[in-house]
Amino acid sequence: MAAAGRCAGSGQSVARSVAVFCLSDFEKYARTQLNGNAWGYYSSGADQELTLKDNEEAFRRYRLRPRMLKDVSKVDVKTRILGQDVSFPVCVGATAMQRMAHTDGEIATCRAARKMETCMMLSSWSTTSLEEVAGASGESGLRWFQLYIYRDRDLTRNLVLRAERSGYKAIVVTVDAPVVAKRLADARNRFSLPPHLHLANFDTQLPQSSLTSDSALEGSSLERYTRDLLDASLTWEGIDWIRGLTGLPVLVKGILTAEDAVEAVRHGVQGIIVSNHGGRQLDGVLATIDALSEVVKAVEGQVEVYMDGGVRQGTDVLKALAMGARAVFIGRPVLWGLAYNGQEGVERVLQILRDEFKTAMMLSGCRNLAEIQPSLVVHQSKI
Ligand SMILES: Cc1cc2nc3c(=O)[nH]c(=O)nc-3n(C[C@H](O)[C@H](O)[C@H](O)COP(=O)(O)O)c2cc1C
Ligand SMILES: CCCCCCC(=O)C(=O)O
Repeated sequence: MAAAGRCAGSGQSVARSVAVFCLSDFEKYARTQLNGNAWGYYSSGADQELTLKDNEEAFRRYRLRPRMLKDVSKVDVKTRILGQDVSFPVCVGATAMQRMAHTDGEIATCRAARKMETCMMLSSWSTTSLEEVAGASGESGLRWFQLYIYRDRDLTRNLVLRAERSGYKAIVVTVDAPVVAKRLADARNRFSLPPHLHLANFDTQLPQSSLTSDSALEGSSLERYTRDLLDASLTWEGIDWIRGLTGLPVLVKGILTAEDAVEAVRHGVQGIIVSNHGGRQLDGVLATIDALSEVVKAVEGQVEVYMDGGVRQGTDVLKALAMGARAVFIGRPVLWGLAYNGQEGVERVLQILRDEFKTAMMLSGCRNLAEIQPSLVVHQSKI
């Protein structure tokens, strides 16, 4: 497949023949297309980016223990998440401001997710309104809504009710971001959303970057906006409050410890997403694949556990499922797919992961997801 799309991050139309075979090919291509503001925002992590790097590296520290001669002529990669069918266990994670990657942004992503019969989690900070995304993905498109809890509880309630009315099937509350971490690329770029785009679910907008001499000290527009509007005083009471507002399942995203997993179950969530926000919040936390086992063990099967962070190939998906994840979510690769070629680019990213995952299952002797067991992986420290 060749790239041919209009890339909003650069403002240029591109029509190029660049072949892509794996997810890092998309990343390399996206880097050539996006401007510094968008590339910096999408690709970077917090502080020294220790966790950002470790999310990918940690997968390599787990090795596979495949079984042979299992008749893998028929392999089924389908699964169900919160009772809904998906055609393979890779879903689209919440990433803000997708129209910087491609003019079609979240519309392209939701159509790709629908075509590939998987779930899309829409960010609260989408550059297309949650209603427009619902309209574009239609009834058959499985969508979850990611929620940031604002100080303004009326505004937050309204978002939840809008998502419910628009056919989203779950509310995912992000709990690892009481404040935005220090993101050097955004500070250096004085990150701001290009003026032709806006946070489409809200009236209040990110401030435009100011070119005064003290703006670098203030950091990016993201820091200023979140400091003023998000609720840093949030506790588990906030989760109880959200559960009281909606009949939809409520999940928490950003859990990394057994202690918090137990709290989450106690507060009645229906799912947990083991996540460190793609290394964009507290730098130095565990890679998510390293945190997964303790969370899975702590919840004792009471709720579904998902993970995201650093998933870049089919064997990563296999390892995460072997360690107890119900499915995985991908963040940045979707943005690279958008920059490559809008909807088709995102579809291709998902197809590549699905095909790599299926091949990895066959080579491991697994015919369906139930056959992917913990004994399939071993940590290199135990070899
Ligand atoms: C550019 C970008 C924007 C993001 N925006 C959100 C967001 O709005 N809400 C949220 O809960 N997580 C957000 N995340 C975190 C992702 O949902 C996810 O946890 C992370 O990207 C997974 O790691 P990966 O990029 O290595 O796949 C964002 C991540 C990126 C890279
Ligand atoms: C308090 C964190 C707000 C960041 C919003 C978008 C996002 O999640 C990200 O950039 O990462």
